[in-house]
Amino acid sequence: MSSPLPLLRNYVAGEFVASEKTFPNVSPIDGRTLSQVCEATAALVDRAVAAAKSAQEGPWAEFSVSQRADMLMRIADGIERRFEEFVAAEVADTGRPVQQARTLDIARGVHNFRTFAELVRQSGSEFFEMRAADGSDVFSYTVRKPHGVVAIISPWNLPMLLLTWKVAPALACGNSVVIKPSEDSPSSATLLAEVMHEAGLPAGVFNLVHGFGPNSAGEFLTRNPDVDAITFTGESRTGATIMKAAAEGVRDVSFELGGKNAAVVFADCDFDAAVAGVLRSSFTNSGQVCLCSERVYVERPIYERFVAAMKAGAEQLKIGYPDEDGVNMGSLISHKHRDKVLGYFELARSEGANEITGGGVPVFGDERDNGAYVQPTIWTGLSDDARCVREEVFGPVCHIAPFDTEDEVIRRVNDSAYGLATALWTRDLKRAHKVSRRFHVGMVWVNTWFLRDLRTPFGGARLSGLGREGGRHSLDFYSEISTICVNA
Ligand SMILES: NC(=O)c1ccc[n+]([C@@H]2O[C@H](COP(=O)([O-])OP(=O)(O)OC[C@H]3O[C@@H](n4cnc5c(N)ncnc54)[C@H](O)[C@@H]3O)[C@@H](O)[C@H]2O)c1
Ligand SMILES: N/C(=C\C=C\C=O)C(=O)O
Repeated sequence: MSSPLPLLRNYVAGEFVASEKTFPNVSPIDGRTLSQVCEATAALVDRAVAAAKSAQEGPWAEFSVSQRADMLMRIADGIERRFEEFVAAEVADTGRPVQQARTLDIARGVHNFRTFAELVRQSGSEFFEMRAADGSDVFSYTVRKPHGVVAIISPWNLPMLLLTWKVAPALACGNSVVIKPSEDSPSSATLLAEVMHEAGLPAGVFNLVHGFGPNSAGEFLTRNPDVDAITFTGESRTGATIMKAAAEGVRDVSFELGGKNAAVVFADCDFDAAVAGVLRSSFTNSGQVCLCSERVYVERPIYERFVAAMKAGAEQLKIGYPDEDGVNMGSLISHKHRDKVLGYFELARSEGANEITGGGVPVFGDERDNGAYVQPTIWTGLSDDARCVREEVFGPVCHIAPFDTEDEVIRRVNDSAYGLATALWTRDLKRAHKVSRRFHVGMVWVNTWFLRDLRTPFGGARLSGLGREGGRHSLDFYSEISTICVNA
């Protein structure tokens, strides 16, 4: 008799709450059911929002900025104490290499809380002096207050990193939160609720509801009129849907959405560094990072050499179990997502792509053949109008095209409905500064990729997002700022 599967519960008003209706959490490594997840009903979502709202009138409202910062440090310590449990949870849900979960996902979870603890502790406010017409002195200053209840809806690609990237500043600014993690990655969010409970966060300040989007916990949450602000990370079309829901009641929104990012490689680059960098930016997390490069433009003199080096690099990637020595690529998140990515592999062939490497599914000859693995794939030869060069695949794939001039490559990079990130490889830093500011994107990395200073604004242009988070931009989004003017 097999032991019952773990049950991942909701967390509402300081208690773990099961639901009658559950859904399976399926391993993308081998297709096994890992746990059953409690799907929150509309009534339970309403209870979570009500608990968050009343927590605004409770002990949490008495916390000073420094006490809130101390609480965030306790939460960071709590995650660190259970670090390996978080790693195991993230790896089980997503199939990613253990090493990545350790050094990126969970490490950033701890770092996010510590960063916003210090940012809020050091954050001052603004003060202005002026003289009125009657000669009296006028002092104006600002105060930051919480919005109240913040809904946080997060995706499955970097579950812990992206959830804590929002929870930390929201709590730092004194809000209560109701989080709705992706149905495809429920485990680390559930562990985070346990850490919040252990840290002694007052009941109702942090709430977790599991479920899906439309006609499930996600939609119930965004339509609840007592939600004061919504921060969402996910697909652009989902963002548009949520924006409509947020518009009823005119709530603040912050969106981190899709991308079709470019890497631009000039002939004067450090060639080996550029190859290693573009392999990282194309295949990290099996290409399931919103910042990944799915479009690569290479200056013509080094184009053939670069394609050959990328092919060799992609074919050296070790795809396998998360804990295998030297593994650098795991599965995709789900069979459903793998079918989407394989659909683009098929579409590329019909659009006339040269398939330099990959384009299919690795055969392991074991239980992993029941998982959601695909081969790292490189295309060339497609036109800029091809769907595979314009639409986000969100898998381990890139298209490499040659270019001849700066103006040409800038025009082609900007010819996109998205505007999230660009990675630029050149030794000529004068050119780097000049070219970087001409890309219509939220972020440009020069001779690196996904290197993050959390004090900087993060976000996208066009379909890639709305607003900026990071550093004081997060404190601004998660606060209601009042100006107080005193006629002395
Ligand atoms: N810009 C960024 O920083 C960033 C970061 C990570 C992922 N992304 C994007 O996210 C996408 C992949 O993530 P995904 O597949 O989880 O995205 P998704 O939009 O399908 O889902 C994201 C979250 O929204 C919820 N949701 C879906 N429909 C909803 C609705 N109508 N109302 C309320 N909630 C709803 C889902 O349950 C999930 O929790 C990619 O497009 C990627 O580019 C962007
Ligand atoms: N928001 C961040 C990363 C987003 C990654 C997208 O998949 C971050 O590094 O803070």
